[in-house]
Amino acid sequence: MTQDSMTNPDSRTDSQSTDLERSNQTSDPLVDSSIDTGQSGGSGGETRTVIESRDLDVFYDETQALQSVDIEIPAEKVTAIIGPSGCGKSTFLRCINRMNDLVDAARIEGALNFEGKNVYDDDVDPVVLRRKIGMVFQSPNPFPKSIYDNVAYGLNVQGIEGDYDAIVEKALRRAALWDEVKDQLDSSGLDLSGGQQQRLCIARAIAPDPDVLLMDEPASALDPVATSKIEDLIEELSEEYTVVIVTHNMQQAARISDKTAVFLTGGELAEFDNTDKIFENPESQRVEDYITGKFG
Ligand SMILES: Nc1ncnc2c1ncn2[C@@H]1O[C@H](COP(=O)(O)OP(=O)(O)OP(=O)(O)O)[C@@H](O)[C@H]1O
Repeated sequence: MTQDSMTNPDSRTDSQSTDLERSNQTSDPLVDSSIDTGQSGGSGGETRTVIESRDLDVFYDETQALQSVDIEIPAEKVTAIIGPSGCGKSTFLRCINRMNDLVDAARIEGALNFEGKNVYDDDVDPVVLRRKIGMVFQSPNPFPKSIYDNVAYGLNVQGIEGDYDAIVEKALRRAALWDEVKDQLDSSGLDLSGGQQQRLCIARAIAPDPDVLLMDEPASALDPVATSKIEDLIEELSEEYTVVIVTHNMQQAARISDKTAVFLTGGELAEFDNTDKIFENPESQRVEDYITGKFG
């Protein structure tokens, strides 16, 4: 179950947007620096954990969506989250950048650490957090604005200063869209194809230069050619960003991810391992049954 209309920042109301902007203006620079390590890469080729959950439980009122989830997500890799419908994949993704804050019924217990800092600590500003942890949603959702303004939007909201022309070009290049749109930056983002729109949304997410990209089924609304481009792009992006992707498509998870987390019904993390291991020789029978299509 997804709630894009409820939790997608791009579909938020003016009053929500204003709140976020106000929050940004009053954010404590100490809190800002507390989650800014100034580095997104590991050292010496070692795998560095960038996101870690400890005993994470999530409830929507009385319904438990995640149960005691312990996970360590490595930097600059692609981690796929798979599992049957309703097992809590989107819920987990939305805990990472506190998108669940926007859901009144949601209650979180346990720890969700980003760069060693619990993102649910009182002194963490969600706006600062979301600058470091960007998000791309299931349906391409450009604003009814120009291609240029779509990419520059996050910079404005976050109060980021700099050479916007250069930042927009860099983001569009990183999103593998520049060559296709460089002569029509003033055209509406809505005039692009679905696949181009999704790459535009990826450009918008990376323009503020986050460390992590969360992707909630980013290719599920696209045709096979556009999907293939997005998959290639995700692999390229993982050289620079930590990518966490929710997908229903097991072949896609197998193709593009380094690590795979399998959630099962009830919000339990059944297995988390290298993707090859999960698909070739999973530890648990339940995971094997899910992978081989016996349920799901
Ligand atoms: N805003 C909400 N209010 C109440 N219950 C919710 C809300 N969002 C999710 N849930 C419930 O939490 C559980 C996990 O939902 P979630 O969307 O995280 O699962 P999912 O694995 O991403 O599902 P799908 O693959 O179908 O998108 C489900 O039982 C769902 O009904």
